[in-house]
Amino acid sequence: MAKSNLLCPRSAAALVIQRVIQGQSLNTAFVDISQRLDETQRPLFHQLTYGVIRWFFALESISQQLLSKSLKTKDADIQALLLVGIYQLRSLRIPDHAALSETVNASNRLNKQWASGLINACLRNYQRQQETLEKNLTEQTVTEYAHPAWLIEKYQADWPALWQNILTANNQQPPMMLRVNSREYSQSEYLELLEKAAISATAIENCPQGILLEQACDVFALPGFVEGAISVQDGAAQQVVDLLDLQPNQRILDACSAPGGKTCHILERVPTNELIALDISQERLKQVEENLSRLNLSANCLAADASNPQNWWNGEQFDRILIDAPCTGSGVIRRHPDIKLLRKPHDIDQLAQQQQALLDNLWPLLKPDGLMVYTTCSAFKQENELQIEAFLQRQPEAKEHVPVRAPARRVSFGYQLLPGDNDLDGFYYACLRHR
Ligand SMILES: C[S@@+](CC[C@H](N)C(=O)[O-])C[C@H]1O[C@@H](n2cnc3c(N)ncnc32)[C@H](O)[C@@H]1O
Repeated sequence: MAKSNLLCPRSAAALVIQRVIQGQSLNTAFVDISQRLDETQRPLFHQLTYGVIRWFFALESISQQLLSKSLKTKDADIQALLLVGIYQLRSLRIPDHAALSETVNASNRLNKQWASGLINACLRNYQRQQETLEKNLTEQTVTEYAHPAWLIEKYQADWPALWQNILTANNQQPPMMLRVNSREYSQSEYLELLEKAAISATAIENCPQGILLEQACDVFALPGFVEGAISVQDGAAQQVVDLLDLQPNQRILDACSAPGGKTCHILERVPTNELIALDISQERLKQVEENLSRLNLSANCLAADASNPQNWWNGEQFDRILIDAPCTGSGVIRRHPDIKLLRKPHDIDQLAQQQQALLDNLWPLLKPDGLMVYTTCSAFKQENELQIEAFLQRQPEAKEHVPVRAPARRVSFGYQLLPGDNDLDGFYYACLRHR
């Protein structure tokens, strides 16, 4: 890209934030806009975009108090840039004068020189009134915890004693966790490799292949990443493979497999097993294929709707079925803060219907005595324990199976990790045995 077309981290962040407000996913917007940025500036760009989206509901409220009248829709980029400025003054260690002047200059990169005075005045007003503005935030739960009202109400209804912990955990920066490829290294061997590379890390409790990095880093800086020594995966997701009780010579269905984190983990454990990796999205299935190839594993990858087996199933039943279902993601908001802006209340019912269809229509594909594991990265009971309770009522041949080690707190049906538990992602697990 020609140097003149390059953005600065603050103008780039404003463009990403504007797109997320308009409904695009943070990841898609981030990848797209980062092409217009010099590589050295990407860490700050990342910090600004994720930070502003994480604290959007607080920053937006502050900005409304600073602006005498709302900006026009065509100036949504300037509105976003103002949030970038306030976020730096509130939360980052950048000296105030630098944060201020760089943010003001960023309006030029957006070709809106007229806005530099406005940004300058608002940010200086923020500095002057910081104490009052911050105090105002604590008067409403939406601004204090930076979550939309409907989401807060949902957590409150499901977890009346824990919702504040959940909201606080949702606003933390997520740690980077790795899964060591057990075919290449043990957990302790890989920890030694990291130590030699001067990368601080520790083992994750109850995760035989899990490693927690003290600081996030570029995957390519990690020893053996390209050769398949490790994958990036939260410890909560790593617990799924044990629940499947894998044995040699099994036929396994991973019904919602993309991008392939659990598919690859299953095959790392028993590479000779026959595994069908299904996903409804052809595009996302490419990521499964890439991951398999990097880890030198193979599976039968199929783009299909798992809840419609007549279109893809050959009639041969499975020993193990994993349904890592599409869900609200209400357990992984710390990793995907845009969920707070993009999810809508009616999504929950729609997702619950898809989950029910997956459970009901895949159950007949399980062999007698076979095991089905149902997981989500949600913290909502409707997608989790209530979903499984209703399924067990509809399906008398299914019974809950008790795993050797409980992966999380026991709930009425299955097991629930809530955001912040052991510093892991929020996750739900249920094991169902065919009687
Ligand atoms: C939570 S993600 C799966 C993550 C994956 N198991 C992993 O560990 O990397 C859910 C996936 O389900 C897929 N999906 C949604 N509905 C589906 C359906 N009816 N059939 C198959 N895949 C579906 C989505 O495309 C998405 O990739």
